[in-house]
Amino acid sequence: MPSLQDELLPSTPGKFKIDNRGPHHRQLHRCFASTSTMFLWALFLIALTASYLSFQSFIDTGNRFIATSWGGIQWERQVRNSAQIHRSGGMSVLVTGAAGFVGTHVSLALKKRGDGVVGIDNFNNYYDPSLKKARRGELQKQGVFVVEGDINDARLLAKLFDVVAFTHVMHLAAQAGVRYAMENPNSYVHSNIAGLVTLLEACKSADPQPAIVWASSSSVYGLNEKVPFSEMHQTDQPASLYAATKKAGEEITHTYNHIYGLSITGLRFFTVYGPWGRPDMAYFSFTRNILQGKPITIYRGKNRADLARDFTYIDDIVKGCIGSLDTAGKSTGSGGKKRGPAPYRIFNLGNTSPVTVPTLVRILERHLEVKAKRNIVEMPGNGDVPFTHANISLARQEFGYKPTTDLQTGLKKFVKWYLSYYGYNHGKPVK
Ligand SMILES: O=C(O)[C@H]1O[C@H](OP(=O)(O)OP(=O)(O)OC[C@H]2O[C@@H](n3ccc(=O)[nH]c3=O)[C@H](O)[C@@H]2O)[C@H](O)[C@@H](O)[C@H]1O
Repeated sequence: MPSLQDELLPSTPGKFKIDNRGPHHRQLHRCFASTSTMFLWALFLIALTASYLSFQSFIDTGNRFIATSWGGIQWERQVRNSAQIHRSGGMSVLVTGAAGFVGTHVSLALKKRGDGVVGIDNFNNYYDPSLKKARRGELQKQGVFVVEGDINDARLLAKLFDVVAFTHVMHLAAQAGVRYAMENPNSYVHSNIAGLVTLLEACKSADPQPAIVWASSSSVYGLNEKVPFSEMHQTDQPASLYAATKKAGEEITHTYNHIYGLSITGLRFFTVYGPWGRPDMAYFSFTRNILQGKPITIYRGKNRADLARDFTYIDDIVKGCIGSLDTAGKSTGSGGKKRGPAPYRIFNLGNTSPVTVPTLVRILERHLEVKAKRNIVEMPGNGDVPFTHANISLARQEFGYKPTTDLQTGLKKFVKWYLSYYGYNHGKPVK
């Protein structure tokens, strides 16, 4: 049976010695014991804080290291050189998503005619980054410097505007792909919403403010059934999260135009294809599978209707981008304040002649001289729309946009590039 004394004392054997020297002594001992416990606890907390702080500083150092992947005298020199204008009346353009498909082609075209171009790209792995690096190689050869960084990095953007007074921003960085939005919705919010706002904030604060031309998408027409799609049509029924983020981008850019006087041009691209294209797109992945002898999946719409797209060749899109840059009026704000109204424009950049997906496959078969193994399935509810068809009269009127490459000719050029880049590994794994 434990004595009362035992009950009054802590039960852990060995922790405290039983003290029989009277209550006063016991109290003192207890007081001393709790002080030493507190002391031990204090020591423990100090050690914990110290290790936390040193861990923080390790992380900070890491961040500093990441941050220093840009910046410095040499880096600034490269940025300045790349931005240098070599023609009278030329522009200096910051191209976001410069190592992307459209970004590379637009950057090269601008550089070729003597404009200054600086690229920025985060080289993410949505598709094979080695293709992006190869595109960067092409850009480097022509003197276009591509900064490796994310448009969500406000400090990097501020630095770029600090180093160069860009006259224009060609904003092409985005999370593309209609169906991938179901797999990774956050990536669309990160790039197409948060990234866009970070970029607009940087442009708003820049002095002088640049004019902005950016990539919206034909997908904003969503479930619209009036054809051909006109900029006057309503675009409030997106069929995918991708489309919804592009539509949101149109609204967001409108507010920056309205509040801060930024000159904005949104381009609704219609299924752009061509050399150096995106491996996630149908024409590209079909080519790879056909060459490897693998089956391709062809979606079919309601009542067995073929899906159709207004496939638009990259060179036509580049002309549309440059036409937009050339005709973009100036931004009017400074110091983050609007000084007057600035242009807000939206244009369709399509081809005006939709082609069905089975026809696309037949053209590829002809160019590749290989028969495709077709797997025809009902279009899953994955954000796809049954058809797209652009009315381009607004772009034609504004800057003479006139696409000249039909799908047959454009795919021939794509296949030629594909075979030269990946090789003709007939039936075998291709890079
Ligand atoms: O204009 C745009 O704004 C968008 O264009 C592009 O989207 P889409 O028009 O959907 O092109 P893409 O994927 O090549 O599918 C083409 C067709 O093949 C069908 N398709 C596709 C894949 C497949 O395995 N099978 C199939 O039948 C498919 O159902 C479709 O009918 C860009 O990817 C997008 O980022 C955005 O820029």
